[in-house]
Amino acid sequence: MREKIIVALDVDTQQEALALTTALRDHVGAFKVGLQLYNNTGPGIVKTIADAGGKVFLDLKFHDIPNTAARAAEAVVGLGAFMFNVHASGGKKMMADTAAAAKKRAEKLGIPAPLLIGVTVLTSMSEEELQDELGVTRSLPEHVGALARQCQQAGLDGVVASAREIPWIRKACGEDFVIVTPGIRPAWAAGDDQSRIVTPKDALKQGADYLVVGRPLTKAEDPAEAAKRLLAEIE
Ligand SMILES: O=C(O)c1cc(=O)[nH]c(=O)n1[C@@H]1O[C@H](COP(=O)(O)O)[C@@H](O)[C@H]1O
Repeated sequence: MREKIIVALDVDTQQEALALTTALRDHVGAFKVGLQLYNNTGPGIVKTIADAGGKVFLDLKFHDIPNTAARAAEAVVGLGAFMFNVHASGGKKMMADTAAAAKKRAEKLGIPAPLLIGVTVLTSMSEEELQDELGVTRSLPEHVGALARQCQQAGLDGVVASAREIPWIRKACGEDFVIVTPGIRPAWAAGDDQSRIVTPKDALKQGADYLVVGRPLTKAEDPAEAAKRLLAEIE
């Protein structure tokens, strides 16, 4: 089970990130480098975490015109992450061009291509916000299912969504499609700015492939103890 846990290293410095990697690497499967850590420390942080014994999901959520996203993806491939992501709302062409560029660059480098995952609807967003602010008229789970289908048609390996939407994603994309679920909150943790939260146990019951967990572990007084507590709930 622990292989399915990805810890979000949302901290400012390499020192803090390495301290968390060292404390948690025996309890979890991978670490997520996102916009906060990446922009504070630079691309070298991926190798630094990998050298410290952590597989890296590079979460930069590309959302741009197809050419820009594809060229950025080429640069990511050599960094050594096992997974990276784009926003599904960037459109099918952006996703397809990005996937193709990443695969081509990986072939050229003679390394396996990282998994490419599409962010559907951020887990911080409610159905009300999606409909009132973004003008989406279908229900949130239907929207996630439709975006997931587009990700699959564009050649992506999976999606990021709340575990609440897994049945819609499985219906649209089948079993052989990676589902990464942030917004994970054990009953004992605060919800923070997340909206569509799910407990680790329920996310796994729904069939999530990966659980992204940040603050419930990284802000805990003893992150390793918090990880053990979370694992005890799911193993
Ligand atoms: O792509 C992501 O990883 C992501 C997508 C999403 O819809 N929601 C979401 O929370 N995330 C990321 O998952 C992590 C969740 O962190 P916590 O809320 O602290 O557990 C953060 O690093 C977010 O950037």
